[in-house]
Amino acid sequence: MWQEKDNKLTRAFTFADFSEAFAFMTRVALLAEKMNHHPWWSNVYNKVSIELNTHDAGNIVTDKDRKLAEAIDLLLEERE
Ligand SMILES: C[C@H](O)[C@H](O)[C@H]1CNC2=NC(N)=NC(=O)C2=N1
Repeated sequence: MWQEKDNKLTRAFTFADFSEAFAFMTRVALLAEKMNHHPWWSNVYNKVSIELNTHDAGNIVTDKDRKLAEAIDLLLEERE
């Protein structure tokens, strides 16, 4: 689940393998473009960590972050 800490909304994801992780990142990338809101993230093999905040608002968590987090969760639900 998402955690809000230090002005960031964060969540870590674990997938079966790198292909699954990267497929997820591709879908998030398209979503981020559509929403014009972009994650900080890192990936190694099957793990993806995402941190969201809004630099335009002074690096705090805003509605844009909450909306993107929600949309990312929906992406995952669609796949299950
Ligand atoms: C100009 C453009 O709308 C801004 O730079 C957007 C793009 N994506 C963004 N993404 C994030 N995470 N924070 C922002 O403040 C932000 N600003």
